[in-house]
Amino acid sequence: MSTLFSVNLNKLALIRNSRGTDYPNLLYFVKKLIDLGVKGFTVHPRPDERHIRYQDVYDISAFLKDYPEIEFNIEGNPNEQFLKIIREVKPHQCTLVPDSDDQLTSDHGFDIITHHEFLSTLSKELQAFGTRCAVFIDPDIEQIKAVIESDVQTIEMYTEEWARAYSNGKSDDNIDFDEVKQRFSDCINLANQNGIRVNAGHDLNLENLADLLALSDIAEVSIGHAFTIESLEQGMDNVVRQYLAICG
Ligand SMILES: CC(=O)[C@@H](O)[C@H](O)COP(=O)(O)O
Ligand SMILES: NCC(=O)COP(=O)(O)O
Repeated sequence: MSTLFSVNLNKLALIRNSRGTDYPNLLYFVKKLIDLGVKGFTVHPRPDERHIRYQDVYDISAFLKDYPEIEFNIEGNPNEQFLKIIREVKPHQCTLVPDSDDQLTSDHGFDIITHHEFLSTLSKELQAFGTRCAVFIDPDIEQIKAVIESDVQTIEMYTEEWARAYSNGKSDDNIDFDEVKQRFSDCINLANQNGIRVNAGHDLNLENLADLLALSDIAEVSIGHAFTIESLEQGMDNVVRQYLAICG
């Protein structure tokens, strides 16, 4: 199974916002990345608009109308402001992430057990107008079991623990990489066996991605932080080519 490589544009927007101009222009990079073969984009507008601004969401959505084959994935905490945009833009995919406004970055998934009704209802609403609804969750088998009992049909596996174990597990005695690997494999396989689409994201990079995809079927990965740094190091064309090859 091939995996959709979705480029998260947050960090390009962060660089843009640091000078108060429109350089780098996000749509320039969206077009450049499409020409390089990228088939998906992810943005995570946060209430403080530290990187992706709400206007960027509308601008990118309008630009991608000419590219119906390109997936647009909008991530965020499902507060009323966020949901207003989703209901207007109706992207291919919306990923619900339980971040508080002041979080440095995303650092936990939803507790499907506690928020079963809310997430099921919202998932059905979005799917009814054609937006695939993914829910950001931790690699916890009990959460997967709760997803199976809910109306949530797509999850995004939070992969920070994978990335940390992959980079430190071989040297850090406090991290049991084999346990992490088995848990991720069990979670992804149980979801797949029950018809749940599995996306993945957070801290994925050129080093740790292939072994994650080897565990089981992952439909989509969204990568932004490492992608931006790797592009500075190796050139964006070269990095995109490597990610597309890993994703198959
Ligand atoms: C949900 C997730 O893990 C990332 O998609 C998130 O978008 C990262 O946000 P920052 O780019 O603000 O760290
Ligand atoms: N959902 C993960 C994402 O979009 C990007 O996360 P990261 O690669 O910036 O850590």
